[in-house]
Amino acid sequence: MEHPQKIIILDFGSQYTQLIARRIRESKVYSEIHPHHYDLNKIIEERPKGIILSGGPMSVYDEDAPVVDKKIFELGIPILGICYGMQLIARYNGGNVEPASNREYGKAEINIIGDDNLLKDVENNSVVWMSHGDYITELPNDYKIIARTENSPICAISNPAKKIYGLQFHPEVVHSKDGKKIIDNFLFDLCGCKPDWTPGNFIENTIDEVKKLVGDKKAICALSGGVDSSVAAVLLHKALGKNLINIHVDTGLMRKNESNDVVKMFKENFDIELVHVDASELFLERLQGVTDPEKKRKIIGNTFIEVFEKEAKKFEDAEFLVQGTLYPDVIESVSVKGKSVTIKTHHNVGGLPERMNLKLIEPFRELFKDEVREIGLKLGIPEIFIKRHPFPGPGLAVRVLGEITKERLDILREADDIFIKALHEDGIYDNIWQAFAVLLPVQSVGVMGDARTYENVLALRAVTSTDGMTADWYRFDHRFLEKVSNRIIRSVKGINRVVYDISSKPPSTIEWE
Ligand SMILES: Nc1ncnc2c1ncn2[C@@H]1O[C@H](COP(=O)(O)OP(=O)(O)OP(=O)(O)O)[C@@H](O)[C@H]1O
Ligand SMILES: O=c1[nH]c(=O)c2[nH+]cn([C@@H]3O[C@H](COP(=O)(O)O)[C@@H](O)[C@H]3O)c2[nH]1
Ligand SMILES: NC(=O)CC[C@H](N)C(=O)O
Ligand SMILES: [Mg+2]
Repeated sequence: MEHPQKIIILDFGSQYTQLIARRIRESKVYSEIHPHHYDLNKIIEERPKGIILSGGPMSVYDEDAPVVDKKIFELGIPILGICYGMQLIARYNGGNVEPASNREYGKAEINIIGDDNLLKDVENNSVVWMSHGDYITELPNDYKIIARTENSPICAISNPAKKIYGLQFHPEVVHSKDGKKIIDNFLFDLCGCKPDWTPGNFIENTIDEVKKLVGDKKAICALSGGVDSSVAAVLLHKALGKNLINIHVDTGLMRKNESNDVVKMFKENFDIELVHVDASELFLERLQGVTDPEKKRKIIGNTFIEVFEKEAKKFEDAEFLVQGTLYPDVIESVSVKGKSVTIKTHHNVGGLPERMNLKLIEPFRELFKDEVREIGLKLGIPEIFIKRHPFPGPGLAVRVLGEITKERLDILREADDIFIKALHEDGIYDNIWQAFAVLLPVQSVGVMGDARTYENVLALRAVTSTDGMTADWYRFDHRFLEKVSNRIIRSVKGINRVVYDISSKPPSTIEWE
């Protein structure tokens, strides 16, 4: 694509590559992601204002590690290497990278050494987000250290003459407090970009494109009642009117009363066609005896499509399927441009069958949740839809760890309902990005009314996040945890112990499976 001013991001398979693009988009600068082996001649032709080398799961000293043409360092174009990208800069320019004895995940504080444009206005001891197991043991010639952390003596490097920079941490994730500032310093001070790119009107463009694509055929919209599909349904309704048929599937894996509430909420708020399909028996039958998380997701993805295809046959000319798939669903499920590893198969992406009769429309495939929320608000969708916590398509199937039975689902539904109601009661629901309960395949001994019990353990999870890519556990008041724990153990038969999950993402994920 022709563009006078752009940043090229070379992808080495990081989970965060699209986040880098997004941060740049927020600063109104145009950027493109390309695989790490993108032709050097094309880069020379396209004359980007700067190049970013992303992170990646491999180690630069691995035999089949993804590489970049070494001449890239001689083009005179400013370069920023992030994590794996910085380690590549070191290795290619005469430095050394080795496995660290202490892997570093999550928060660290940076100590800035000396002046440098890249870290201009960054507070000393500012929190940065780490995710690495290797570190630079020897600095290349002509490079200097511009920041260190307790575990990473070489945490940020620069070669000011060549305008080549490296960061061991991830400035693109929101948990790096001054990350945006660092990216802006790179864009504006070091690359000389101007903030003049606006992404156009997403809503209008999408309406036009969808009208052209669908013509006078019909589209089925998979409507969970969650944020993404609700916004997709309202947006596509503007394009297709009565030719959009929304289908909500009760998978039997929904939360307490969820399907009925969603259908009611939709009918009350929008003049939109909505079909409610109860497929709970089919889903539970298919999942019987399955314990492997990836198998569960694939079965659910396939069963969803089977249900949609069957419903679509009832409507003449229904040729398209609309889903509220977001970028994190895509990046965590499939390898997009570089070599990223599959973390989990999101039911609506990697979980889809290979042969599908319906053609997919996924308007938010490149966006993040908060961007979709903004579009939803612009479309005038009420806040009760927009502010809902995300709920994954596979639903409680990935929260009943191990085998799924109706009985275990019911235990979890009751406990989850108590937890979520308490969040509303205390007015803290909106401070949390996502909260839920998980039923563990573990039993523990308890004592109730002088008798021994041997029952299930339930874990509570609540996280803060803006995009689901990184997350931190929510700090509850102890009295709140006490209240919820007491209520659950007292009133939900089958649970005699409640624990609270205090893991961040990374290294954990938000869901347990
Ligand atoms: N019960 C369901 N009925 C119909 N479609 C569903 C159902 N569950 C999930 N889907 C489809 O799968 C997509 C992905 O699910 P996901 O949970 O990521 O998004 P969402 O439910 O729309 O929003 P949120 O993330 O806020 O829950 C949905 O956008 C929707 O198209
Ligand atoms: O629609 C979905 N289908 C899935 O298969 C799926 N798996 C995880 N999630 C949701 O994605 C966000 C990130 O979750 P993880 O940190 O567990 O990967 C969290 O919000 C999860 O709830 C899913 N959503
Ligand atoms: N996030 C990354 O880029 C990690 C780079 C490399 N795999 C390491 O562990 O250090
Ligand atoms: Mg959902």
